Amino acid sequence: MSKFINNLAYEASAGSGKTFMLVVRYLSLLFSGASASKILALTFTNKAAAEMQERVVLTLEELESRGELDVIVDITGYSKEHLLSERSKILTEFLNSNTKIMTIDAFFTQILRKFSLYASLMPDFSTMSSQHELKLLSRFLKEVEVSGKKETLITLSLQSKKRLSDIFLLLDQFYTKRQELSHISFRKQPLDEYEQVALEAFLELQNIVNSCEAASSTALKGVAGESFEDVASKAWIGRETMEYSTFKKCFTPEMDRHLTTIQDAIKGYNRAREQNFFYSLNELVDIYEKSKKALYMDDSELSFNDVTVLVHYLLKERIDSEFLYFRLDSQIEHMLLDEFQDTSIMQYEILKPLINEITSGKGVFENGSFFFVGDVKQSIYRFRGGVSALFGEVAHENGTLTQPLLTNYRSQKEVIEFVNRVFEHKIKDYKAQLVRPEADAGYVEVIQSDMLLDEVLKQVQKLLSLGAVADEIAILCATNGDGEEVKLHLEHAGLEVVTETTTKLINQRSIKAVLEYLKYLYFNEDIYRYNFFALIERDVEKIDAVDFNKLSLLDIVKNVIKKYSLFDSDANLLRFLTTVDRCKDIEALLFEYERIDTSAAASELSGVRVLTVHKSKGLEYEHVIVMDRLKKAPPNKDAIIYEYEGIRLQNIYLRIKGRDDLDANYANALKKEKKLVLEDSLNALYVAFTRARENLFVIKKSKDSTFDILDLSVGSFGSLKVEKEKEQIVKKDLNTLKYEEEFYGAQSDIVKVEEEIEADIKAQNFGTALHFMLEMLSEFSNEYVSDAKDMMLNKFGHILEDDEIEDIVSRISLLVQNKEFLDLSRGECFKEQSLRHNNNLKYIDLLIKHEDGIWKIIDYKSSTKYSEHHVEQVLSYIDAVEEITGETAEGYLCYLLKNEVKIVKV
Ligand SMILES: Nc1ncnc2c1ncn2[C@@H]1O[C@H](COP(=O)(O)OP(=O)(O)OP(=O)(O)O)[C@@H](O)[C@H]1O
Repeated sequence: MSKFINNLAYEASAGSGKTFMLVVRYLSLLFSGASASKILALTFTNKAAAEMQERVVLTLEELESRGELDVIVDITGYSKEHLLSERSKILTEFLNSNTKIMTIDAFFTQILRKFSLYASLMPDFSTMSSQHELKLLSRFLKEVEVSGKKETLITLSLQSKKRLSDIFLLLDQFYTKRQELSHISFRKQPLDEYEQVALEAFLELQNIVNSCEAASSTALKGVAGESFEDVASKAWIGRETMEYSTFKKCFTPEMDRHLTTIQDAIKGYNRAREQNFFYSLNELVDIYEKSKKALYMDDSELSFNDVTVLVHYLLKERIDSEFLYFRLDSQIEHMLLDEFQDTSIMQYEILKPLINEITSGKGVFENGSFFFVGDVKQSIYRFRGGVSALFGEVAHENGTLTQPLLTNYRSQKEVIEFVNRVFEHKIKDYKAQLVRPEADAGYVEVIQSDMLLDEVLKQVQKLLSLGAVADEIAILCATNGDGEEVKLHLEHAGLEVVTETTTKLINQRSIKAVLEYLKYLYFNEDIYRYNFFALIERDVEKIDAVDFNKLSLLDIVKNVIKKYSLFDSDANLLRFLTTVDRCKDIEALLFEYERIDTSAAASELSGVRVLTVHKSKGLEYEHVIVMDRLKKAPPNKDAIIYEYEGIRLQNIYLRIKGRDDLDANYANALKKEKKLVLEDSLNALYVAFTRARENLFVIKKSKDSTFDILDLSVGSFGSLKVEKEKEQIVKKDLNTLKYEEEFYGAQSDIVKVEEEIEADIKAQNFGTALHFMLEMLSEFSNEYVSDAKDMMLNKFGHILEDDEIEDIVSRISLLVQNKEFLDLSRGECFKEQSLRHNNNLKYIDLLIKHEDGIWKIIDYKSSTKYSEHHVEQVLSYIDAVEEITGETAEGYLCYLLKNEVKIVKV
């Protein structure tokens, strides 16, 4: 019987299986007959969207051995056998359908495209994570000048003691929150009245003290001064009474009356100043918005923030939501939301009508479903407009059943218990997580050191020496800057490091190949065609022209992947497809691809991971080192304090030093904000600590430590062990292959690069033809050489020079006479044998089941140029063959050189 709950949320701690359940939910829907194109699954980052897509595929591929299977059985009520028999059909359908697993930003972009004309935009606009900042700045400054608001800008900058770039941030915040602020209005107010009142009362006070004979010098100094600024800076301003030590001897009740007058005047003055500030800011936001619009009309390029603001505006002002969802709803019946705690109010308001429709269960939504997961403890995007209170509100509003997930499936006992102990009394309503019985190990160590970088290196080296795999060690730091320093430090010690930049999608080989292919289609320059085939390691062929007006960019890319069988479980290509989908046309892709910030699939990279805590959300690693800040944290200097009541923006305040002494409302807002800032820091540390599966190291400084709020004491729990990894995944070492990528340099660079590539292409063709002829050789004997030569000429004759042909034939003739080789090949021979191993497809030039019972693997090479790489390659073949056959295998590199055959045992 099906246990599927239509309207369900999981509010659960880190590692308790929220993402797991999201995938289970998605698959349960597919198995229950929902079409993938009607399931909208929204995540926050491209990475998360890509990973979810990959997890769906991987789970289906390996369903019989996956933990998800039992849960799907439980939820759908289908038997295991049924699910397994359906799985390949479901997988095929999934891969061929227009799936809607995407970021919330991508979803809003789709909406905006449909209604772009309502926003006076062309539907083919493109999106980037941020607009061209410099362009925007210069446009804005021009507009400010034209509209005569330069003074306003300068005053604003002076008043808030902010630089232009900071004012720009404020403008952007205000622009984003405009709708939320619409119930608050600002009035311009004169300040001098308040100044005068305060000054008069101050002078009275001064008189009293000055004429008091018993006044001490401190008392006299305490009332010295003649300007409003002097008054406002007095230390006693915030006191309840003047009757305290300094003025005690002169005190009269009249003094307190003056004090109250001064306090009220300064409070009024601050409020007036605040009003003026917001009034000016508002005026500038109009100009900011105008410049933004002008710019995105010109460039047809919007930031994600612009998209959200526009869609929100359209829904509020221009189109009713029924019409909007009428145009979308035929395609969406099920909604799944990940990391819900980070949804902003504006994002939720856009989704709300659709969620309401789905949960009401009417019309097309009769079979619809709604599902979201999140963890309020992991809400760390308050600064971006995420309000954690939203989680409860939404569940309440939509009558969603909210369930916890109590067991931690990620970490070992010591890690879970450490996290429980540390956060139990720090995070409100913290519920200790349960440990699953088999997770009875783990290690946690809190280390104090003021040589943070050295300590990190030491721990990494210790883990590596115990046999840890570098890819499974993550160093989490506070800022990108700290990350860069860690990277340099580790690299200096000879370690391989993966950071955000190395993980850029466009730096991956398969993506480079597709880009070269597209460049060829676009520029029609042969060099790109040669590059493409070199990168995919195939012989050069003709590429048919494509009509860009008839085929979408996405289809062109899909076609090339299919035609040349590039997919081969390459998670990067899946990611690339999502990225391509966001580009409006080929120009947008080819000329702007350097700005694409999608990251590559982690599984395709190798090295110690260094990343910020914020970037680590949702990820997990065997070993985690959480490092203190290298520098002292800067104090919070946000000029504006936003005060929320639940999910409603109640009020905003201008931060003014000392204002909390005089203004209770402001003091209250400040207190609330401080609490939120503290919560943010706690949450960030919670995220960091919960990334570890086995071993967790916390490295703290002796002073000004980020970890001070946790009251950690130095010590260790459990015993440090490194589980021997079953086997390292052998990767095609894509990054070590030399490849020139810079085609947009100076003219002379281009010529140089072309020459180099030409040489490489020649070598490549030569090698391919040689391999082909070897493959065509029916037996390793002289009499078959001539037939094989003919076949090779049919295929490669047109691209080879005569001397190259002669060279190939002569090398092969030498081989078939080589005694060592002939001895090795005695047995059953399999040529160009393909093996699928650890999700990698491998081609073995020659695999022999030798007469002596041992598998011999032979890899032909025409030069010794990349020999280190060759050895690695053959080692990975040996592993694969041994694992698959369960028998012993040996590997050989067979160099077919110009005048000799050299055989090297690996
Ligand atoms: N029911 C389950 N059975 C087996 N393994 C599970 C189960 N639930 C989760 N896992 C595994 O536990 C780990 C943590 O799960 P997952 O990433 O889904 O947690 P999460 O709640 O999303 O965590 P976070 O909030 O930190 O992102 C994953 O490796 C996942 O495969």
